[in-house]
Amino acid sequence: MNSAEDRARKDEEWIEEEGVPSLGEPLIQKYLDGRDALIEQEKRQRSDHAFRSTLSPMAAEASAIISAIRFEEQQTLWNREYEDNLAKDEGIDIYPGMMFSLAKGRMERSKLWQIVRKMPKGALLHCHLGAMGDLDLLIREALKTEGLCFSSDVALVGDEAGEKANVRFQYQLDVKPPDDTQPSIWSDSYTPHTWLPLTTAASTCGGGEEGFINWFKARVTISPEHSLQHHLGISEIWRKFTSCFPIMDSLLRYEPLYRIFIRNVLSQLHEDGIRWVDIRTDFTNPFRSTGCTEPDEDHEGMLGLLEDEIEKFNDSEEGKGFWGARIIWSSIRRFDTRAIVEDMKNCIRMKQLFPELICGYDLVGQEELGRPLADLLPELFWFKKRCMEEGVDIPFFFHAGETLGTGDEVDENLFDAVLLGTRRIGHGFSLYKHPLLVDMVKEKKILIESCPISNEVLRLTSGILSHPLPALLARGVPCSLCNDDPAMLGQGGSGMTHDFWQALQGWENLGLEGLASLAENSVRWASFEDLSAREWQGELKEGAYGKGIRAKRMQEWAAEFEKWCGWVVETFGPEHDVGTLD
Ligand SMILES: O=c1[nH]cnc2c1ncn2[C@@H]1O[C@H](CO)[C@@H](O)[C@H]1O
Repeated sequence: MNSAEDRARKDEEWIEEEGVPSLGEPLIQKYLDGRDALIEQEKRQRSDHAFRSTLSPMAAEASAIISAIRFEEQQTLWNREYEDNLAKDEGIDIYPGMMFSLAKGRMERSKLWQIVRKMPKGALLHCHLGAMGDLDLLIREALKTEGLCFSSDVALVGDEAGEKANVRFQYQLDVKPPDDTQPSIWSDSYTPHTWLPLTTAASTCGGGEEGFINWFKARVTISPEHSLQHHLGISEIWRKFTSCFPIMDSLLRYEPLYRIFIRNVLSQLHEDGIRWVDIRTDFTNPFRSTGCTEPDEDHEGMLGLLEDEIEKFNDSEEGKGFWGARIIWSSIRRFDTRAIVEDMKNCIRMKQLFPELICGYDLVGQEELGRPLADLLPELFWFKKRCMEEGVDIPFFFHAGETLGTGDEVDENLFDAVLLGTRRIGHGFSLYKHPLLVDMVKEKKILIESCPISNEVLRLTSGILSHPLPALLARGVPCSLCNDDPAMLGQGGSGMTHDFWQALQGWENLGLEGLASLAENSVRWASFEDLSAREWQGELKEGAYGKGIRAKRMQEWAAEFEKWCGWVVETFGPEHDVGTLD
């Protein structure tokens, strides 16, 4: 007998002599039984409990396979001892649940990615229109768009100007055709605010047109390096984030590009397994119709186009199976009373003209720097009164609690959102700190639109592992997963696969059941049609058993989910013997 075995045997004898019980002894077994029962009891409080308890055999099998794949990839793809290429190449450690921007490339190569990509994700309930779409495609289309021009408030010379200048795109009818004597926007002789043909600005950029495209993308996205600098705080990253919107809007709010953009967003959503979207957009930046230098005077043209493009997509071959899209009208929360009330008036007017398109109202922008809901009470009460007078009902879908604040006026936005009757809460990041509100949110059936990657990139949390959503799920709060600003924050495009993937890989007790329950919630809480507060509550309660469009779509989602589970079992079952899993 070698010495190690000898020592182990001696240790065993010694342990027995000392009277330390073995795990198998009745006393410890009894403890373990009680422990298991306690864990089970807690699980019954989870918001996905009902979904878990009614899982079909096919879904249960798919879930077991997915758990096996997840575990296998934790041991291989996400294990630095097993595969330390990344650690070697980039000098960083790898582990399951690592920060999004560091994990992204590897995540997209995983088997779990292929699976989640195809998952029916229901509805996307929280996203901002100007921060979606394929940036490469959009800028290339812009370069082909006749009359599109480009300007800057300073010459684009040096890093500081390149990164911070207020640059804009705009259609211009009478801009001089390019000639060699015109000073380049990339030289000191450029006169600020002069419009140049976009193609000229692009071709004169260092690196030519491709160089320009890369520069543009850097101006409207948060880079991985930037998002990782958590020590610089929230306002610092929001300054960069906020600067992306006017640039993007100036590009997108021109009819020919707007049409391409809307089609592109819808197509990317559908391809990602998303069937419906409630989109937030603000109406601050001007919109121009084809061939017009002057902006539209109101929002009728822009909303008409939006409705038209949604309808066209729904009727197209590509859009087969897509349910549609509606708009949550969003005002900028830092604006003064006059600007907000003007915007509210526009919202009401447009609701009358486009009743099927507009489904709600919200206030957007960094919560810390904008006005708290309590400060906006006069405007909000005015809005409700005016809506009543005008015979329209525009429910609230407020952002609230997208903050690290505890007990300050920003954190307290959650109280007002609940008291003002919001149907869902955008983010609700700080909600877990409010036990009373947690109970009220459950009681009132308010869904939390959670955006884990956005929260990480905008520095509320350093990663999926420290995100508060699991705390809400455990407390029985209804939630859905959303992507917020996917083209700007790093996910790229419009889809939700990254957010779904991170939740699945990051949280041990979510599993396919939990993930699917989040998707099902998104269908249950989507704004398919106008409903009074009573009807809304009634439909939420009835879910898939109701009679309306919501019930029908919940059933459709369930059927699509079952089919997808069948695909998972068929495609990945043979490689993963789940018979050994408990
Ligand atoms: O996560 C978010 N929280 C609050 N506001 C946001 C978020 N993402 C984008 N916007 C805001 O939406 C407007 C465009 O409609 C922009 O002003 C942007 O600041």
